[in-house]
Amino acid sequence: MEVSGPEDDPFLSQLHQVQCPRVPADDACRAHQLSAAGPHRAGERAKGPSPPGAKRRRLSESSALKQPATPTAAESSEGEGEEGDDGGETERHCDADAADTAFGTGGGSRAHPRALAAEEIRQMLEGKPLADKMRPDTLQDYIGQSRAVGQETLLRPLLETNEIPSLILWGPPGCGKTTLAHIIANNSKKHSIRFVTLSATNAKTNDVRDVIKQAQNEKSFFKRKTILFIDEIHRFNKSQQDTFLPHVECGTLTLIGATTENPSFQVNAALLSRCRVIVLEKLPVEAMVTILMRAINSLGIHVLDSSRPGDPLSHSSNSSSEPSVFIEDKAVDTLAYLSDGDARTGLNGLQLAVLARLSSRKMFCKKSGQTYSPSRVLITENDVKEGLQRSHILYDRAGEEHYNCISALHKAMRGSDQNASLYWLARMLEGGEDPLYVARRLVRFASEDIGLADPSALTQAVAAYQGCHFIGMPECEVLLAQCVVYFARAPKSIEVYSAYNNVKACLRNHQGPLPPVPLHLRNAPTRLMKDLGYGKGYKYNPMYSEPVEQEYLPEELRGVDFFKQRRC
Ligand SMILES: Nc1ncnc2c1ncn2[C@@H]1O[C@H](COP(=O)(O)OP(=O)(O)OP(=O)(O)O)[C@@H](O)[C@H]1O
Repeated sequence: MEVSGPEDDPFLSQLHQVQCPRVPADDACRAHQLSAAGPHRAGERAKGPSPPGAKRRRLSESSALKQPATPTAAESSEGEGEEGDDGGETERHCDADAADTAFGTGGGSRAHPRALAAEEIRQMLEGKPLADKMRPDTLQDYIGQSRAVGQETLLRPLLETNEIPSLILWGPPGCGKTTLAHIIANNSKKHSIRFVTLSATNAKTNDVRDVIKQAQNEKSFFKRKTILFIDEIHRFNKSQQDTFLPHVECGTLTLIGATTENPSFQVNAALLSRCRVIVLEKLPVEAMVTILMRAINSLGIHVLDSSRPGDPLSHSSNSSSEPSVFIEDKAVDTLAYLSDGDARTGLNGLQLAVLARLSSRKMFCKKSGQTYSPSRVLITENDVKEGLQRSHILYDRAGEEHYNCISALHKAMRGSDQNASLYWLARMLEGGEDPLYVARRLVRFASEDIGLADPSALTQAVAAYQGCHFIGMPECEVLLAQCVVYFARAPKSIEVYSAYNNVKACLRNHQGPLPPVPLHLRNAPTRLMKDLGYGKGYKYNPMYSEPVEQEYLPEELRGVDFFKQRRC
């Protein structure tokens, strides 16, 4: 669903009206590659040491699941970041790479895949997180999000023809923002468009400038477009966002920003007006099941139908002498449900559950002195719950835990318990909570609970908020810790907060029309108003050396003290 975007336009009409900022043509710059110290590339892979040949051979035997990556020569030589950018190298295999090739196939159905041996599955799960390995390369494998990129949307044909406008992808964690950018990167490769990735958590302004310079050179010398993907764009400050604004405007760059934060507050208005905002939603349970099943099928794990009686492990025959792995169907459903629309959480929870179960099988064999393994392994609902807990630190950023923990933090500070305050803060931050969410609550706390007992608390809280905005996690955690301890130790007063609530209650409970503003308190900028008695009898306080007797409330509220009473 698109919630905003340039009127009528499609995106490119403004480009003709804007004079591009100039950067001297510089061949060295063109040759400049985004180095290790600089921006990351989309789909960059960790290169590990080559594994023993035997291991490689075992993995390559699962050829039915293989999907080789074949980048073009130009892409390989430039090294511009897409999946498979190192595909031309012959001796590059490592566990993760070899295992990668086994992923990406297999639909989301619960049909039984070819059974793989437990050891094979364990090897496939080692290395990169399962969520990364399962990242789809094509829109066909991109599940859910039909309101944003479905067949009926305006964006879909643009994505399919690679006419990509500047976009802000806004949605909760793990819903597919980076994945959509990755799919666009994949398509761009086919259309000779450069795709460069920066993460706002660690990119510096100079990195942005480098990307811009290179984009300008590519455009002027090779007529080649550049798409710049900025993950967590909300973490860029205003001046960083300003750096690329004119280049987006003149078409040197197509910007794709991803954010979990409301872009109306976190992205410069000028930049926002040049981008389409695509709202991605939490993945529904059915979509989660499809995504999990795609992984389960790719791993060659069997799903057991719990409605069928008998010993589930004796149902399936396995031609291999190696054991094979099964998962209860209700475990899949539970995982889909508990992941709360976050596919990364679901996939990584699945990975931990399978790995934990496979390792405990080995331990069992060692302890019992058996020289053989139990022939079958079953992943149960409890296993996935444990897997989820470990990968998610029992913290659900979007659900109840989010509100429970912030409430506990608020109450601990109110109760002046500095230890508990720090504990709840760390629980949230370690669980992946947005530091700005916590900082906003601290701003509120400063006035609600400390108030005029220490007015500088509000300054502290606003400073902590801004500091978090500037530097982001993990550096900003100590700012929040400092502020939380300051608040736990501070004197408390709810005087202003209660008085203001009394005023609100007074307004809400008022029967009939609200009393008029007394004439003497009204301003009288025109003769007519003066003639009507506006401002008449008003005593201008600075003119008096003694306290002035004057009423400031409406007549009917005379004598009310909101600081003493609960209701008027
Ligand atoms: N719509 C989807 N279809 C298929 N797989 C998905 C989808 N969304 C997410 N995934 C899976 O979940 C993983 C994490 O998703 P992704 O990195 O795109 O999330 P994100 O929205 O960018 O999250 P964050 O804000 O935390 O970076 C992907 O690697 C992919 O395996």
